[in-house]
Amino acid sequence: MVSRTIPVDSFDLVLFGATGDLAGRKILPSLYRRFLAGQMPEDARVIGAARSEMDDDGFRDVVRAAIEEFVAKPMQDAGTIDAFLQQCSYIPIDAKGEGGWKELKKSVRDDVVKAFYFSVAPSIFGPLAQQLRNHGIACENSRLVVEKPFGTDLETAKKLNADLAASFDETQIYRIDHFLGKETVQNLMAVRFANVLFEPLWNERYVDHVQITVAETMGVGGRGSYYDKSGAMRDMVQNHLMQLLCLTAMEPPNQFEPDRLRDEKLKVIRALDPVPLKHVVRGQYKEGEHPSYVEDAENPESLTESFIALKVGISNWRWKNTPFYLRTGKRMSRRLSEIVVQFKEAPHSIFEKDDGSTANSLTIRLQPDEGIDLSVTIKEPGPGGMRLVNVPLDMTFADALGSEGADIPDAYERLIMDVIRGNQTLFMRGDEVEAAWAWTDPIIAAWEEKGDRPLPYSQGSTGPEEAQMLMHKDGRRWQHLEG
Ligand SMILES: NC(=O)C1=CN([C@@H]2O[C@H](COP(=O)(O)OP(=O)(O)OC[C@H]3O[C@@H](n4cnc5c(N)ncnc54)[C@H](OP(=O)(O)O)[C@@H]3O)[C@@H](O)[C@H]2O)C=CC1
Ligand SMILES: O=C1O[C@H](COP(=O)(O)O)[C@@H](O)[C@H](O)[C@H]1O
Repeated sequence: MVSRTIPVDSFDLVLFGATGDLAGRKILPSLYRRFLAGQMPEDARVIGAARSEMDDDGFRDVVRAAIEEFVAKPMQDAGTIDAFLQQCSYIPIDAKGEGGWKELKKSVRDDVVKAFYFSVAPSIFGPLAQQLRNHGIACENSRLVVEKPFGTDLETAKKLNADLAASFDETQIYRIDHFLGKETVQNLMAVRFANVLFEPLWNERYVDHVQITVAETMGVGGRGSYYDKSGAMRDMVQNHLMQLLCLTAMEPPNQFEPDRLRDEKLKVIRALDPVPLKHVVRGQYKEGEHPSYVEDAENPESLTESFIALKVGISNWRWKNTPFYLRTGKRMSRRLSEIVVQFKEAPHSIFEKDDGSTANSLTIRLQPDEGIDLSVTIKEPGPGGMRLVNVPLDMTFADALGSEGADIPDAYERLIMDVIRGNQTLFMRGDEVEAAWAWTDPIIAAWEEKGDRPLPYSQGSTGPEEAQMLMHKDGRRWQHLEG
């Protein structure tokens, strides 16, 4: 069940796009779960907004349906749901129209935290921000939450930043990357910076390479029209995998403070080497148990990748000779998100060569089974001589921390509460997003110029064989997904 938590300050959260898919699947259920956990004050309010005409009760039906579908059954307490719904209301508003703004201005209070969540298409971020400013609804202590994708390239990201900057200060803007809200991602920082054990080894002298895998079993069916214009590079690498890479590679900030942390991430992104096409493998899932990618995307000519693997270099003192291998894909063999820091072999072995490997690795598992796993080399028990084996020192949070470790809030729960608390640490800054696009754009431009076709791969596999070759050529291999 949900552990009790100290309530945040009272707030009015205006959710634009309240009738949409993301609001129903993630945002409203997360707010309910925080309410259940006692973190949402009794006078806090959720004000839904979208073009659809409905009254408060109509919206409460929408919220109830979302809770019933997307919140685990044991958390669905009838009395608690009713109490939560009493804190929800609705105003029909078209971002580009005039109706509804006066009602909204009357509804939001000036003496509590005001947060405006844009769970809408990015093309209406600018108009919405302007309306809030023009109608005097947003003020200096208001916060603005924007969803991904934050642009589709550097130019569009700059335009979005400029549109928002015309009405809001950077300190008011919370750009969501929900991977940053995942428990293990924050634990990565704790492991690195709260233990003396790892940091001295966390560099090219001791780390052979880093591999980051985000594999999903689902396809793009249902989101095909969005995804086909995006592909794995824009949908996952430019944002989520980039953030994982940054947190793994960055220098220790001198304080755990939003801008100190984001400054360090930005330095990493700016130090990323351009990636030649020979270090990129793109794939597209074939027909199999489910429809093929081109069927899901409803585009028989599609050249969009549903899988990508890249070898990435970082030009700084810490990582000069340590490659980072990234891969992500849909319809893979299993759902697995992890970072593996693969250390080098001991510099000199006193054991026979065929006694086994002595290289340690640290695996940071985001999902499933959130936890951290350090593989260490020991002697195989028994009288058979000095045979070495790698064994895991497994810190699965659910095992190590009992119910506290098993009761991990969804990333959106944490991130929304951080918005209310005014903590930008786990949100991307505008310059960070632009730097990420500045690195991504030339890679995409290179394959588009060449007319590169993604390689077909079987559903339920680990992606195209060439992704294995990317590692094998360097005498390395991907871990864990391969079984
Ligand atoms: N769905 C997902 O899994 C994810 C979505 N995102 C992002 O979140 C955002 C929302 O996505 P999603 O919920 O899937 O989209 P949907 O298309 O399901 O919902 C869009 C919402 O915006 C409202 N809307 C559309 N036009 C206007 C307008 N002119 N004025 C006011 N409201 C409007 C719609 O309601 P109405 O038609 O009644 O106006 C609806 O509530 C997008 O930026 C998306 O990229 C990010 C990560 C994952
Ligand atoms: O942002 C996105 O993330 C999801 C994966 O998120 P997860 O929390 O379920 O791991 C991905 O499926 C989607 O394509 C992408 O837009």
